[in-house]
Amino acid sequence: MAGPRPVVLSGPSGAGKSTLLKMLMKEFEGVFGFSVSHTTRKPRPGEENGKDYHYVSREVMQAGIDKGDFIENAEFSGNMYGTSKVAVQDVQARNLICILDIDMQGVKNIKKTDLNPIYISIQPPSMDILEKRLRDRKTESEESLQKRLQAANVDLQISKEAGLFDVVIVNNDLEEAYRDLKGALLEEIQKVQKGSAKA
Ligand SMILES: Nc1ncnc2c1ncn2[C@@H]1O[C@H](COP(=O)(O)OP(=O)(O)OP(=O)(O)O)[C@@H](O)[C@H]1O
Ligand SMILES: Nc1nc2c(ncn2[C@@H]2O[C@H](COP(=O)(O)O)[C@@H](O)[C@H]2O)c(=O)[nH]1
Repeated sequence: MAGPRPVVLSGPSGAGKSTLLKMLMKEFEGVFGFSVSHTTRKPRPGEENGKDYHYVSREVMQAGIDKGDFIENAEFSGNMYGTSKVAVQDVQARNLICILDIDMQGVKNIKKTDLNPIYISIQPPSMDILEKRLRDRKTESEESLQKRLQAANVDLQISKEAGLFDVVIVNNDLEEAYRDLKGALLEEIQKVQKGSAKA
């Protein structure tokens, strides 16, 4: 029997993807599993290697890409990011809903695969609010912030393409956005919960 459908969460940097997915993983322990990406960016304070990302050098990442280890990869804001086949397989082997937090290039590339996820776009209420949230997060240099805002503009334009996303959630009020996200995933969540009740 096929396992639960994976979920792609995409949207501009700072839109609230990690915040929302952490809320999901906390409320639904044993239902979701995070696809741990590889990146060449440096860890932020509090981030853990192997949990938030696999932090690697450009050389190691490129070698993995050349070997065919990645389902998709992209260059974003001066760093490389990618989803390895193993990251997804690890979650699917446990019969969990695999969540991928990826940028727009990743969405386009996943569309060419047979992964068949639910595509969800998390969007900020406005560019001004996005900038404020990114600045308040205090994780980016001015250069990185500007690159991310530029990418956000492009991202928000592309995300209007008909059929690209199954669900679009505007993250204004966090609790409301979380309710919408849970609503969109209810059917898959119930499938996993019923499956584990039988086991
Ligand atoms: N609804 C909200 N209202 C106010 N602040 C929010 C809201 N949602 C998220 N934030 C805050 O905005 C900042 C950006 O959120 P988060 O890090 O989850 O974004 P992200 O989409 O995962 O970004 P990135 O793609 O860069 O990882 C965080 O500091 C978070 O606490
Ligand atoms: N295409 C991919 N994009 C990814 C992947 N992992 C994360 N991301 C996206 O990168 C930006 C920046 O992330 P940050 O942690 O440096 O703020 C964000 O939009 C993520 O969604 C990946 O494996 N592939």
